[in-house]
Amino acid sequence: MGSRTAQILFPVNVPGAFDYAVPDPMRLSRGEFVFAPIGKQMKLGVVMSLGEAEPGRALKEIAEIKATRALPLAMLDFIDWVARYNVASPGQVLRMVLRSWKALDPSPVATLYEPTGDRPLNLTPARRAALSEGGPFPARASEIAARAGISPGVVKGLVKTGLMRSELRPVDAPYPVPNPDRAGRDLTEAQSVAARELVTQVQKDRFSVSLLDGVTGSGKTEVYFEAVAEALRQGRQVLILVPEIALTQAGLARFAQRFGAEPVAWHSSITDTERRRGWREVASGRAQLVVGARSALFLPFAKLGLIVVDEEHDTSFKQEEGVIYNARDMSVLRGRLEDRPVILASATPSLESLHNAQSGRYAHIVLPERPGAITLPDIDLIDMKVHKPETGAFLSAPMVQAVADSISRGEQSLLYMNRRGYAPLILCRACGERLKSPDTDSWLVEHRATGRAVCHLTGFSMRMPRECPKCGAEDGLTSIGPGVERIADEIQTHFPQTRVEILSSDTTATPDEIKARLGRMEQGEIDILVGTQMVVKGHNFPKLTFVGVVDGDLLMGGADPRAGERTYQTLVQVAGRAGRADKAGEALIQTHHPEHEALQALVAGDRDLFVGVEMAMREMLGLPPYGRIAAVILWGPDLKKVKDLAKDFVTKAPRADGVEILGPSEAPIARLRGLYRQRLFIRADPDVNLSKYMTTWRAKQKRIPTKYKIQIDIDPQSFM
Ligand SMILES: Nc1ncnc2c1ncn2[C@@H]1O[C@H](COP(=O)(O)OP(=O)(O)OP(=O)(O)O)[C@@H](O)[C@H]1O
Ligand SMILES: [Zn+2]
Repeated sequence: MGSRTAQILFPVNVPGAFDYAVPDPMRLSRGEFVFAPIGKQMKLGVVMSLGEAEPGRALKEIAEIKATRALPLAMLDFIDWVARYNVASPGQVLRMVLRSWKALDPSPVATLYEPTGDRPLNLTPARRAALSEGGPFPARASEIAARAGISPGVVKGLVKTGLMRSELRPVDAPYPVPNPDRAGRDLTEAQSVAARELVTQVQKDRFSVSLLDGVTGSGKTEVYFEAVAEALRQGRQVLILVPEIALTQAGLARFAQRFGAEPVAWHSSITDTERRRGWREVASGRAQLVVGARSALFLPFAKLGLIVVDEEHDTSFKQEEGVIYNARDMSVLRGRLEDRPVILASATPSLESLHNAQSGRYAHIVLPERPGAITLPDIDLIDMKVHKPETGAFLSAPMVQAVADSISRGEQSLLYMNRRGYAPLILCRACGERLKSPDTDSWLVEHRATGRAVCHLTGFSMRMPRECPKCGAEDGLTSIGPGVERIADEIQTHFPQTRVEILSSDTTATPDEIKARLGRMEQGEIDILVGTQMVVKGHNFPKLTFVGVVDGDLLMGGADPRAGERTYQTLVQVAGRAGRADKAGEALIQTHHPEHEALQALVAGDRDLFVGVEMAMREMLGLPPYGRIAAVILWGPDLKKVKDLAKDFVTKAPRADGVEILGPSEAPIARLRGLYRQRLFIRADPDVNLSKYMTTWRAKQKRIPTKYKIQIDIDPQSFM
């Protein structure tokens, strides 16, 4: 037998795994973590595969196996596939998997305290506080002390008197076990049918995709809970992906209520401690229920049973930096590799998913109405060419009247305006200068609440200047167009006595403030909520009956072939917040283009009409789902050199039938943080393996100057 080798992948951005010799008598398996020399360093990597050494080839040796749980084999395949599909390096994908090195080691231990249960009558106030307010137990003395407002010495004193005991224990506690057999809501007949179909898919114990296609407020969550329960009963783990914004306390509380246990919540802003705890518990198979944003898809589940992607149409499932991937599509891939079912849920499914459902690749499960007597809101258009607001105002008379009506009924209104801040443009009346972000093609946005001018692209901000930075004219700067703050001001002047609040993902609003605002809205303590995209997602406000869309045209146009689809989805979702409880809802949309097909379909409540027209257009143009698309973005500090690089890159495109290349051309954001940007658009017939094509193409561009970058985006969602 020849000597053995192992292919080790390190979590770094290099093209692939490296070969190492396996020293005798080391025994290795795929998925194990090992230390191996790379340059002068010893680095931790993963064994992707094993093989026989070619004679005469000198290889460095693996130094040591790390004593920890190996990555599951399906996870290794997943890393490979994600890298290949998205034309990324597998090392970069591995880095997304290994979000916490500490998770590879057992939980740290600490001396934890808990009451013994004895409770004598004559306690000092400090001791009583420690026992009654120091929990949840077991906890560190310092934690108990902080919660009870006492000194840690008191806790230790309680141990001496036998009222508390202490023990060396793991700090990262296991998660509570969800109970699938707690009763959910009583389902309607239509809901039960849908739930049974999903449960059957779970029982089949193999890969399938189901599209749960139900109108807003139809109870999709309640329905997929039944499938979740079934997978939990099988003793397997469940992953539920939701848009980051839906991971609020209220959103998570629904899972806790249904299954009697807090799920693992996984998103970008969890603490390092929660990250290592979550990762370790998921890897061990002990944590059964995970609710997370897109990155949760890269957790190393030991026995995955089901993946649910809620609001599957949502653009936040697409990651636009580092490894560019779409978590919805990668969920389907992961389901296939694990051979387990996937559920995609939405009131406004993407055309890709609808196409897959219509062609029979996905099971199509439809909920056509809301439960009980609750109806979908009526939707009407306001033609802004007819109902012109006064100069400097943005709300038409019918819109203001509808808000007035809702106030007089004691109900709530929501005004949707997808622009943060006060005004999207700051202009100098003296010289015409527009305030721009430094080194970036983006206007600064006035935020009146904080008195700052902010770049929404880079986060740059400065104090709102008094004089024009170009000509020096004083008080010449004027704000053009509306943002949420301005709309809130305008509606407040119409109704000075009402409680108006703004909900937007602002740099100034902390997650706690946002949660508090959502809570006030739910409790009916706000009369009019003015909000951005943030208000669209999955919220339930029982007293909300009127929804007004300030600018129904904002989402249309531009280079994005899905602009019509997005407009339609957003408007259906926004309108769908109205009338979800016992009162009927109404929505009004201000527009300059009432004849637009997306708006007409919306008013008619005829999704099939919209989908039919849109699908026919996509088919004619060979766009998804009738073709594949990709984008290339070339970045660099010198305009001419970026252009040259782009031209050179285009000449290297492999010849292939059914592939069209458009560009290069200047990107809509032509400069970002000092780097110039050029774009290419690639369209291919459905039978072309576009990932493979792009990989071959990219490999032909051997050399690119340092500080220059070629970024490949498979199935782009952003066209900026
Ligand atoms: N059978 C039922 N009986 C009573 N209430 C129900 C029933 N089904 C759903 N509901 C309630 O209706 C509301 C909407 O349900 P849910 O959030 O599951 O809908 P959804 O389809 O996910 O909505 P959306 O897509 O608009 O976010 C919730 O408050 C839910 O508790
Ligand atoms: Zn000026």
